[in-house]
Amino acid sequence: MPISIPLNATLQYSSPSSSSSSSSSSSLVPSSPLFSPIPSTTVSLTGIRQRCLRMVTSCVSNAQKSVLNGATDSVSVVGREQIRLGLPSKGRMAADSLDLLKDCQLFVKQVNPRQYVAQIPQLPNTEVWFQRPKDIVRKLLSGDLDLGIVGLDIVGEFGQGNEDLIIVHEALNFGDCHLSLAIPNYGIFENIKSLKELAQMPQWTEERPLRVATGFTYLGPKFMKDNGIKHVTFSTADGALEAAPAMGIADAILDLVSSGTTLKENNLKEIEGGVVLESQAALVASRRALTERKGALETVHEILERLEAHLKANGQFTVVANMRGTDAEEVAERVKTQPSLSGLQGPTISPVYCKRDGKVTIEYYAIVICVPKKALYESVQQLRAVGGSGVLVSPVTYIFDEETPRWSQLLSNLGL
Ligand SMILES: Nc1ncnc2c1ncn2[C@@H]1O[C@H](COP(=O)(O)OP(=O)(O)OP(=O)(O)O)[C@@H](O)[C@H]1O
Ligand SMILES: O=P(O)(O)OC[C@H]1O[C@H](OP(=O)(O)OP(=O)(O)O)[C@H](O)[C@@H]1O
Ligand SMILES: [Mg+2]
Repeated sequence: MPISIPLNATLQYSSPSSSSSSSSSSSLVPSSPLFSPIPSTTVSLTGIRQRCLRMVTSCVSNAQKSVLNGATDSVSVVGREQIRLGLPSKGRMAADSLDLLKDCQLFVKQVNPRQYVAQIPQLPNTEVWFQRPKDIVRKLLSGDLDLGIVGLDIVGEFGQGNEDLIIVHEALNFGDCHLSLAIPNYGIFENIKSLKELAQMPQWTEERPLRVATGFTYLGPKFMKDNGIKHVTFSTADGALEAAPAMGIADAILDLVSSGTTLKENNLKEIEGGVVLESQAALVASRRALTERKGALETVHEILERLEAHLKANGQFTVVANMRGTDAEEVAERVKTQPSLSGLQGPTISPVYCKRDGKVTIEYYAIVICVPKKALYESVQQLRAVGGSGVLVSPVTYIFDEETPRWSQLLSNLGL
């Protein structure tokens, strides 16, 4: 039975998804013969990131009526007491999710790895359910989970723009990868370097469209449609997609890339304009749960605060140094001449009380600053340049700000 793919009325799934890699047995066939070349774009890395974030957030903010939404429409927040947090049960994201929570002093107590429910003693009203990432998104939409940690790629692919999904924190600092179109670096593709050039190749016609192998059967067709590429079909497989072009099954693949090794080892290359989205782990919530389930908002606030405090501190060192000076203001003036020594709000400068000839004197001042890890050596050099000595460097564990911007964003997103 055909499954309609939301957001793209011109594409129809011609046969049910199968694990076979054959493009003829499982393909998304364009019904429109029109072809329009895509505009040329040169995108900076920051530009790509912003565009991808916009894409994911717009995916999540534009309500799309879909199979998934059908499930959500019938959802009501049932009267369970516990808040449910979905964590990846296995795979790349599983251990890192637990480690991140541990770093936030949230210790997930899982009796054994095959037990799919666990507790976090620090959050007594919350239970953890271990699920496959795609099922976390599905269960957020069906109301069976309230919060979850998954990749932005999975949010985009399985959330399909459902506005009940809210991204509470979009950058948990692990699971980095991007979803990208890749083509062979040989044969007719040897000189093709951009999506525009790929789209303009004379080979793609209604009868012989560009064949793309992908596991992203929602985002793939959407990306091609958004870029005006009409002569395209899709096939799907459960893994090892990079083999498809060499096997003659596909012309291109659309898959996740992190190190790029798998592409390289299979003689494939990425092209300019071919990045569908940038992904990393995110904290996601069900809007309905946050607005209707007792305690959910307070719980997400606590988790968010802990995450922000840890993630912010993660990039910083505390630097302490001694500096000779006549008074704290004079030392402050000297320190402020250096661009990397301003700290979070400004340097803390305090007197060092030395005992000399039986008398307590102040000849030195201690300066305490937070510096970004990346700027550590530069900061030490600047400290020395203004007379700093005995420089001590230690990691920062948490930085709790007055309030996190993401919390205000969340409240305004919820209309609160
Ligand atoms: N190189 C990578 N390849 C695939 N996923 C990556 C990569 N780097 C980070 N990720 C993240 O990890 C997630 C995939 O995790 P995992 O490997 O457990 O899932 P999977 O094997 O694709 O899932 P399933 O087995 O349910 O199909 C992706 O959704 C993405 O967010
Ligand atoms: O850029 P890289 O670091 O090489 O990683 C990318 C590869 O990793 C993932 O595959 P995975 O290992 O999950 O195997 P699979 O394709 O069989 O699912 C992804 O589907 C790519 O194939
Ligand atoms: Mg995999």
